[in-house]
Amino acid sequence: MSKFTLRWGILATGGIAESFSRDLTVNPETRKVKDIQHEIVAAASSSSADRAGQFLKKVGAPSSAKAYGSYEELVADKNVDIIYVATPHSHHYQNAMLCLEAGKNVLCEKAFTVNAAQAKKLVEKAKEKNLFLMEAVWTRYFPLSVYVREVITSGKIGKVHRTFADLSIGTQPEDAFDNSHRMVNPELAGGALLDLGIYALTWVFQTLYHTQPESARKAPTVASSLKKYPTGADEMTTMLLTFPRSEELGGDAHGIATTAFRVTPDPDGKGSAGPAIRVQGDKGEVQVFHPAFRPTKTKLILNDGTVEEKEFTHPGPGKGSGFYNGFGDDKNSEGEGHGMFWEADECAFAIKEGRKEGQYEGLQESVVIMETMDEVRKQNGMTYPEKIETTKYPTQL
Ligand SMILES: NC(=O)C1=CN([C@@H]2O[C@H](COP(=O)(O)OP(=O)(O)OC[C@H]3O[C@@H](n4cnc5c(N)ncnc54)[C@H](OP(=O)(O)O)[C@@H]3O)[C@@H](O)[C@H]2O)C=CC1
Ligand SMILES: O=C1OC[C@@H](O)[C@H](O)[C@H]1O
Repeated sequence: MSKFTLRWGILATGGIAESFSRDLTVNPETRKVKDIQHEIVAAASSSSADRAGQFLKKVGAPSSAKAYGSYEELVADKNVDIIYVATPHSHHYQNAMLCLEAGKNVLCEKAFTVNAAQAKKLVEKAKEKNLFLMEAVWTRYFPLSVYVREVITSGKIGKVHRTFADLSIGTQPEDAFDNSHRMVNPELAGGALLDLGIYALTWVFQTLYHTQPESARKAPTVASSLKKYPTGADEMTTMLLTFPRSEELGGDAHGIATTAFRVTPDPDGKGSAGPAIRVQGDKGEVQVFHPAFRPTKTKLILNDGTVEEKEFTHPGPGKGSGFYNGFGDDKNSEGEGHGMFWEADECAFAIKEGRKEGQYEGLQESVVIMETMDEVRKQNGMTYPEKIETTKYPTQL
């Protein structure tokens, strides 16, 4: 049987573009995926075609892959089926719209956009053009996340009432980032909330919202506190979300999502401080260990005394770029991929089957999460420059 090949164009050549592209070169059979495969057919850099060419060599793309010196040239390439948008959050709206306008399917890095209004416009455009669009929340597609959601939907831990989720990175921002770095620079929609908090929210939403029957999913109310960094972006944010639910489904559920630069839920790097995520039901809880974006360990603890620990691997032949933490600390782990291939596989299966969104986080859920972050920013007076908040397309950034 011939395999379905999804032909990728990579938009931008930074850190995550490299990790993702390396994962595309990992044979899907190493993760027991047989019917689809990925091919990198082009990459574009806004700096130069030369940079795009070097990038393609570095990630092991086929020698036939085209190198472009502008994003406009990439979206015009007829051999490209889908574009992976890997620019800073500030640029996602403009770049994803460029792809959709040109008739390309899109996988767009998190945070999807700067605000919900931009996300809604992208969704409208994808619908109008009948294109696939997905926010690249890779964590949702991990076998570990599938397992945790199954623990919940199977009723193993009973009715779920509360989730705690933390993605904090235990780094001194003054040492790690200069003020122009995308992690702290408001011009690039920097700050802990959009970059890291989105993972804490991912765990709260995928356990308290996504696991509910679709008709019962209701947007949460939000209370929050945010601490600003001198650049005006946030360095620590905590959110208390209340998900309205019928009594039959257990009544209201609480999600506590938190993120910070300076502290970490894993100070010794060995998990001694306990889990970063706790999903609590009336028959027990399932725990997930740091880091929330790429966890590999879970622990199920039931009221009847059952304790089950599980380890998850990210299989690959040693080509993966390992633990990319978004600011240059790239520990290459032999025998492992990074784990971004599962979201890529989802894109291939969806396009093969004619689906227009991801199955583990649809566009409506991405929009609700953006609305949640909008509300947190509004409650705490955190705004970004108008040119990156606008829905006006095109806008020169
Ligand atoms: N899923 C995950 O695990 C991770 C996701 N991310 C997400 O990926 C996105 C990119 O992050 P990361 O790869 O770390 O960022 P980098 O700074 O390493 O790369 C961003 C790339 O975007 C392009 N770019 C275009 N305009 C600008 C601009 N004005 N300033 C900076 N870069 C620009 C550049 O590529 P070029 O010159 O080739 O055009 C640049 O190399 C973010 O949205 C982030 O949230 C980041 C880390 C991990
Ligand atoms: O998506 C991400 O995951 C890992 C983080 O350290 C990084 O900053 C972020 O962008």
